[in-house]
Amino acid sequence: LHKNKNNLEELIDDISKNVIRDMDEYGMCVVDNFLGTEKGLAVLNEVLNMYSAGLFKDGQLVSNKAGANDLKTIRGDQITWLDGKEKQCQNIGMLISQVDAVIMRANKMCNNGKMGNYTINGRTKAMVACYPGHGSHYVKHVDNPNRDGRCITAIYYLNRDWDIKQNGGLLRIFPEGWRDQVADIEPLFDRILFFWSDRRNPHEVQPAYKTRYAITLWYFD
Ligand SMILES: O=C(O)CNC(=O)c1n[nH]c2ccccc2c1=O
Ligand SMILES: [Fe+2]
Repeated sequence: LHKNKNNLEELIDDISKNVIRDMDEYGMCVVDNFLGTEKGLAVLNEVLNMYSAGLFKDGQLVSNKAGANDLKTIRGDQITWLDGKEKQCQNIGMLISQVDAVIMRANKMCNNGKMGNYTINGRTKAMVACYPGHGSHYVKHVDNPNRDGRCITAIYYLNRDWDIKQNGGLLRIFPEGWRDQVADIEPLFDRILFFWSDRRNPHEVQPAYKTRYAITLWYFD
């Protein structure tokens, strides 16, 4: 019996189908216009308010070889962790529940009830990250190199009018087995990216020259 799903369920089903297909085929999946402009802006405003309230921890210091000897240290990413139930964060909370809905639906939809042979059963809190520009970047790394349980990385981007040539901040993924092919993902507003968190997807954030915001969730199996 095909109950008439409402259009949100329809949308979640549609996105989940794409996620399953692309994760199986490429180990990653990009979805644009994830929340729609209005809700996306509501999430962005909450993040901007938190940032101006100074809630972000000082970014880790990374050395930046300005020259051979003079090591210039620059601020890397600045982060804060949220569970989305905090007051002033109800839109971030809504984003989190939408991502949960897609992941849980995808989990149910794929044939043996497992996406990539994982049975997702939890996730981290949301990590809100800001790259403050001036060349802040993140060196090539694997999110989960040593089986800490995280299997899917979900990154929601908040950057309006982002011009990759001027502003940098490209996410470059070096998928295992793609030889010298890379996946270049621009951190565009209302875009969400999913990828396997393990050694299949080494990636880097290239130097950003404008303040760059993203919200990351890691799903456990
Ligand atoms: O923003 C992006 O496009 C990708 N971002 C990352 O890969 C990334 N990965 N791992 C982290 C751990 C701690 C703090 C920030 C990060 C971080 O931005
Ligand atoms: Fe990462």
